[in-house]
Amino acid sequence: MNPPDGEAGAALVPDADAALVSRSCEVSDVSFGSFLAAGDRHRIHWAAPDGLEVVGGGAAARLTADGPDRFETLRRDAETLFSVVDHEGPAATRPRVFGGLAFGADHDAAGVWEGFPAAAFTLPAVQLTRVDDGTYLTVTRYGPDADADGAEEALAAARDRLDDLPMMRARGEKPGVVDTEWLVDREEWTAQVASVIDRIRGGDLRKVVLATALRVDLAEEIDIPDTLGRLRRTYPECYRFLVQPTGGKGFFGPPPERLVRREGEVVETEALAGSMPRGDTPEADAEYARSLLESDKLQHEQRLVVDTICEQLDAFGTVGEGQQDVRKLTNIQHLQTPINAVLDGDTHVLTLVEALHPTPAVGGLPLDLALSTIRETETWDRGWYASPVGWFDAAGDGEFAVGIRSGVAGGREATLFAGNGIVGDSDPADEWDELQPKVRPIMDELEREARTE
Ligand SMILES: C=C(O[C@@H]1C=C(C(=O)O)C=C[C@H]1O)C(=O)O
Repeated sequence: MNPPDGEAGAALVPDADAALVSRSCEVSDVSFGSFLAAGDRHRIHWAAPDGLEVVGGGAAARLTADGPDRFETLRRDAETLFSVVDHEGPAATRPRVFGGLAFGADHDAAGVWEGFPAAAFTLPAVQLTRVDDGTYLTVTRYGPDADADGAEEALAAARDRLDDLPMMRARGEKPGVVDTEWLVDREEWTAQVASVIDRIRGGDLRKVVLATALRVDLAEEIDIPDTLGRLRRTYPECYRFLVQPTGGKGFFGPPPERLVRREGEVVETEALAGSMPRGDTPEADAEYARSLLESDKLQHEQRLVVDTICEQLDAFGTVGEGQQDVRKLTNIQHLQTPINAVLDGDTHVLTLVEALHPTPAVGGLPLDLALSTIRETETWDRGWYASPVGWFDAAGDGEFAVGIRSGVAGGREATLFAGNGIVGDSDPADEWDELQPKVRPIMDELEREARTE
């Protein structure tokens, strides 16, 4: 499905002499899974609970950055990329770049994260967009020679290729799990949690989110588009994303948590922290929800996140805190508080991401001390786990989820991630139990047999 990268005259990196030309047409509803499965490089998938769904293949252009200035580099290169835009099509198909960043700026693109820079966004060469009023095919050309004729020809060719794709993609079998291994197992992780609790009780540290990873050996190769298709059914209330820069591993998952969304002057975010299982009966479920709301420890965790997000947004406009509620997902429930802001000025969504990431829901407080504790304690590489994933456009609007409930997978290997907020009155054994549901969304799509425990 994908045209080769860097087709005649195309510039993959932003270039002051280049133009961005994109053309869209409406298509009858096609299988997004088939489209993704036919691509081999720069595959992206983005689905937001409010209905926007995009799949992309190939890169018309890419923005990458690393080091402490990665946000600055991205904003500068985005300005170059979007300086000349010739787009014809509905607003939903306007040029957007999709991707994200590693958790930390000192990211090492090695091991399972090979091919994942510290920040990478792709302007898809070919894209399908599904919104309430229809499904659209978009082709984008970027480079000194990009022009309307070329884009229109490419659109016609992409439309022909789309006709050859199966309308429905038969659901494959789950790949099956041969073996699993926690990179930091129960004993070691609870010891890490105990030492973090000691640090919190003894000093200035207030909260640290400690994570671990589950390495999974699969019986068959994973089919990520198929897995995402299943997650659409099991976690319809969540985002779904895939970032797959090369033909190698893909980072994907169904995160429930919005980092930030900016549309014009309106900013929406949330604090999501504090977890309880779902109950087997409505009564048991309501009991868990009540204990979420009434737990001093979980309310403390939640309050730290709310206050920090509000303080951080305060610099950009007028901030409002919504009513706290319980967010029920298929296998877990969380305390959630919506937070919104009206911007004073034209603040790019990347600037908001830079200010908010990592929130105390995935980092901790105070941030510097929490990050150094994470670095000293976690013996494995977070890579892109718990990082911002999403999109932004020429206007600086965009939406980002927090890359949790996620995994990085390819071939017969997957690594899934899960973390928990630790505060002074956390209990290490309880925290380990609370961690388990966080790998289940993806794990349930890998295992063939229903669990017996
Ligand atoms: C860190 C994760 O989740 C975060 C931590 C939570 C908690 O500590 O209760 C709840 C929701 C998320 O903000 C994860 O899923 O890996």
